[in-house]
Amino acid sequence: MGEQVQADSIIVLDYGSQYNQLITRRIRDMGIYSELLPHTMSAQEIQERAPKGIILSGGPNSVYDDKALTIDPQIWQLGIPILGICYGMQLMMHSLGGQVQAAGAPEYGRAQITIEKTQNPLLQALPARQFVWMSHGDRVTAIPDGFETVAISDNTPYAVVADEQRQLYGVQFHPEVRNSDHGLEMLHNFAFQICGAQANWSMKDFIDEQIQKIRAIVGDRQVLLGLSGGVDSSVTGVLLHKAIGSQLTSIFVDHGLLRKGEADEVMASLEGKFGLNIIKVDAQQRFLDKLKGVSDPEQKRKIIGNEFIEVFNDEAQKLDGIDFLAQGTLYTDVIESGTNTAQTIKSHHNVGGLPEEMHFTLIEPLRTLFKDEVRELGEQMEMPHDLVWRQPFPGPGLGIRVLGEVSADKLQIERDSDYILREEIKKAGLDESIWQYFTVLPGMRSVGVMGDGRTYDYTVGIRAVTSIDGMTADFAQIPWDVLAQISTRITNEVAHVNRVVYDITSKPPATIEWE
Ligand SMILES: Nc1ncnc2c1ncn2[C@@H]1O[C@H](COP(=O)(O)OP(=O)(O)OP(=O)(O)O)[C@@H](O)[C@H]1O
Ligand SMILES: O=c1[nH]c(=O)c2[nH+]cn([C@@H]3O[C@H](COP(=O)(O)O)[C@@H](O)[C@H]3O)c2[nH]1
Ligand SMILES: NC(=O)CC[C@H](N)C(=O)O
Ligand SMILES: [Mg+2]
Repeated sequence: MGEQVQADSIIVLDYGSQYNQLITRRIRDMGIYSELLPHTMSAQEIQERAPKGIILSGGPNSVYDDKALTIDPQIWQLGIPILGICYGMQLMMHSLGGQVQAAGAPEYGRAQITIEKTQNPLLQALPARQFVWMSHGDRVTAIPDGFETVAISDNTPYAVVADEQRQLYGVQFHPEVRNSDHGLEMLHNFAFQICGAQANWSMKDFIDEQIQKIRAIVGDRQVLLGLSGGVDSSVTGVLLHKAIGSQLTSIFVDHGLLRKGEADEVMASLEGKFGLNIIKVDAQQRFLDKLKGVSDPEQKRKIIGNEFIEVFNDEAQKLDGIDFLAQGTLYTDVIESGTNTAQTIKSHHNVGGLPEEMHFTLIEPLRTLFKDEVRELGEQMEMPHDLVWRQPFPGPGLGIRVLGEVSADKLQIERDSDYILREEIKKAGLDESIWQYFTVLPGMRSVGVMGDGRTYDYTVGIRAVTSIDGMTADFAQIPWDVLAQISTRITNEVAHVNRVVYDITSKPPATIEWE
């Protein structure tokens, strides 16, 4: 192989923030390689990687807790620029001789900062007063020798601190979230001005690195891929095919929880394409049997996750000698399923819903990425536009859109109403601007009047959101006339529905799916 030029990198040490991968992707978006690493990395291990800079993430701990996550103090001496964010800043202050205490009042949300040292490289050329996003209950009350205050806020005299000599910087707020007006520029200043990194990494490098990695792990063995027809598993499939060619077999499971027409459409769009060899498994009855009598969402998710693996096991046995299971798992699935430090919001079937014991070793090349990065990857690999921009559809499918216990009758109502919604959204030309749109069947009934007769029938909910990465979302502002048409068609064409409602909540506080 020819000489390899190593891309510049900035590493992020993980202290458990919900936003930690958001930091890495902001850096990657600037064309600098970034990855999240455990906070237990030693100074020596870091030095071996030779990053241009280090970012310490936020986290739920307080530095003075018994179990607070710490840092190898040698890291301060490496001479590599360091940016501490929230907990990361507090840790820097605490560890170098400053002081951190519980603040009188916690501060969550927007806050205004005032820059006192406008020449500081981190905040250079940024407005003297600006809004940032805070989320903390502790605050710095004294800074170590060598540090100075760069910006203040009403709540803290130490909103931004710096020791330019040692290249150590701390911010109490979260520059990585979009709600911090100039946060991205601060990260940009840190990466380019302070760390002197160069933008010499791209998604293309990600593809090449993953291909090398997959080859090294798999060798001449066989891989089974869970292929749903969605963006994530299709991109995973194309990547795997590039890496290991015919050692890959894809399994598409029809679990009876797919949308109207979906099984045929998926097979038509993928079979024989991109060199993929696909086996379609009809597993409708097994999933429905397992879900009988179960109404708790988490339990349903786990049953579905387990049953997927059972199906993969059965297929693997028929094929003989399969060691690996590949899935199109993304970072959203991982963080929402809960990690050592992050809470479980919902168990995604492919992560939190997996059985405790599995015969397979998992291969998940997209595990650190967000949906919009995966789409970029798909475009890089010249996959068809419609596939790359297909709206996400969760693995547990209609199983989590029929709320409570799932039955064949309810699935029929859900399927038919969802089909009408999809048709009308497409007809109105909104299918590319709305990130995800579907109906839900809450299982509640209400009174209606149809043809002068009383009805007591189901309500269908419409959920439609705009989003970039699925981590946060807004309800989509569908024009009234389109909503009216959808409502009329659903009540007229779907038996046992006499009411249609529109979900007008964002995420947070709601989530995109109802279960
Ligand atoms: N019906 C299915 N058959 C086989 N594997 C599936 C199925 N549904 C989901 N999976 C597996 O679970 C993973 C996670 O599902 P998820 O819905 O997040 O991704 P996707 O379907 O690939 O993409 P999208 O988010 O666009 O729907 C998939 O990438 C795939 O590996
Ligand atoms: O493959 C998946 N398995 C799951 O178990 C799962 N749960 C939610 N989703 C999808 O993830 C995104 C965020 O969803 P929520 O806001 O509902 O948590 C949305 O796009 C959801 O459709 C899932 N995808
Ligand atoms: N978001 C954070 O990093 C919070 C840090 C710390 N737990 C605090 O409450 O101040
Ligand atoms: Mg899917």
